[in-house]
Amino acid sequence: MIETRLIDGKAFAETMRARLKGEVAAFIKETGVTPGLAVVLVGEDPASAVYVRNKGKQTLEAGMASIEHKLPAEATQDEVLALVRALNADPAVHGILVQLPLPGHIDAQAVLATIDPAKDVDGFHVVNAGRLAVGLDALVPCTPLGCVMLLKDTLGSLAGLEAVVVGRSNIVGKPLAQLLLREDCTVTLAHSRTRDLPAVCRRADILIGAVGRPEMIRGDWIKPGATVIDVGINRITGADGKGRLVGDVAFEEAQGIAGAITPVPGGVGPMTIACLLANTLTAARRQLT
Ligand SMILES: Nc1nc2c(c(=O)[nH]1)N[C@@H](CN(C=O)c1ccc(C(=O)N[C@@H](CCC(=O)O)C(=O)O)cc1)CN2
Repeated sequence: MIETRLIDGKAFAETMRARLKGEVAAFIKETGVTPGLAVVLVGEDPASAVYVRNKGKQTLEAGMASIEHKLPAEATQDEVLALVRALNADPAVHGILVQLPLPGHIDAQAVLATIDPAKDVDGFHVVNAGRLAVGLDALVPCTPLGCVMLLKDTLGSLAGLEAVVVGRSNIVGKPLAQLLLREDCTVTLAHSRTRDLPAVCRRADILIGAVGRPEMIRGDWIKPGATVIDVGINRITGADGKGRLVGDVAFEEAQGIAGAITPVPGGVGPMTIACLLANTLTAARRQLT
C-alpha cells in the first residue's frame, strides 16, 4: 500500500508570502514606489466577498497598497468599464483584478478585455493568454501558477511526465495546460465530453481536477503513485446536514493510491492569493523599467 503524502499549500503559501514581504520592502527602498493592487467587487456574492477581504488583508501584510472598489449588484456594464479605465490610468495602481463571477448582466469578457494587459495581475486578458500560449513572458493566472509551484516542489522536474487536466476553463484548465507544456509534460486537456474519462485519468503521472464537480474523480481513476492536484472548491451539505468544502477528487478514496495529493481546503486555494501578490510585484517592476 502506498503512503499518500499531503501537499500542504497553506504552509507553502505562507512561506511564499513571507519571502514576498522582504522583496516588496527591497523594491520600495530601491524605487520609492509602493506596489498597489486594486480589486473590484461587483455585487454581494458571499464567497467573493470573503476572497476580496482576504486579498486586501494579505496585500497590506505584504507591504503593498490595497485599493478596494465595491459596486452594487445593479451596477451597469458602463460603470464597471469606466472604473477599470480609471484604474488603468492611475499610476499608483500596478495591478487590477475584477473578482469573478460577475453578475449575469455584465459581459465578463468585455470587462477583462478593458484591463491594461500590463496591470492584468489575474492574467486573464487575451494578450497575456496569447503570450503564455506562444511562450513569451506574460502575467500568468494565479491558480494554475500555484498548481505548478506545488508540483515542482513535490516532484522536482516535471519533464516527460504525463499530465491530465480535467476541466477546460479559461481561468484554470487552459492556462494550466500551457504551463505544464512549458515544463515539458505530455499534456491531455480532458473535459465533460472526453470519452472514457476514468481510463484517460489512469494514464496520468500528474492528475489535476479543475472541473467544479464535487468528488467527481474517484480513487480508482488514479494511477498508483500519481501526484494529484485538486483545484475544486465545492460547498456541499453532508449527511449530518452541515455544510463543508470538498474538492473535485474523492480525497478519502485517493489515500493509499495517490503518491501525493492536495487537500481541500488548505491545498491550491491559498496559493491563488500568494501568486496574486507575486504577480502584483512583477507587474510593478515591469511598469517601472
Ligand atoms: N478575478 C478572479 N476571480 C476568481 C479567482 C481568481 O483567481 N481571480 N479565483 C476564484 C476565487 N479565489 C480568488 O479569487 C480564491 C478561491 C479560494 C481561495 C482559498 O484560499 N480557498 C481556501 C478555502 C476558503 C473557503 O473556506 O472558502 C482553501 O482552498 O484552502 C482563495 C482565493 C474564483 N474567482
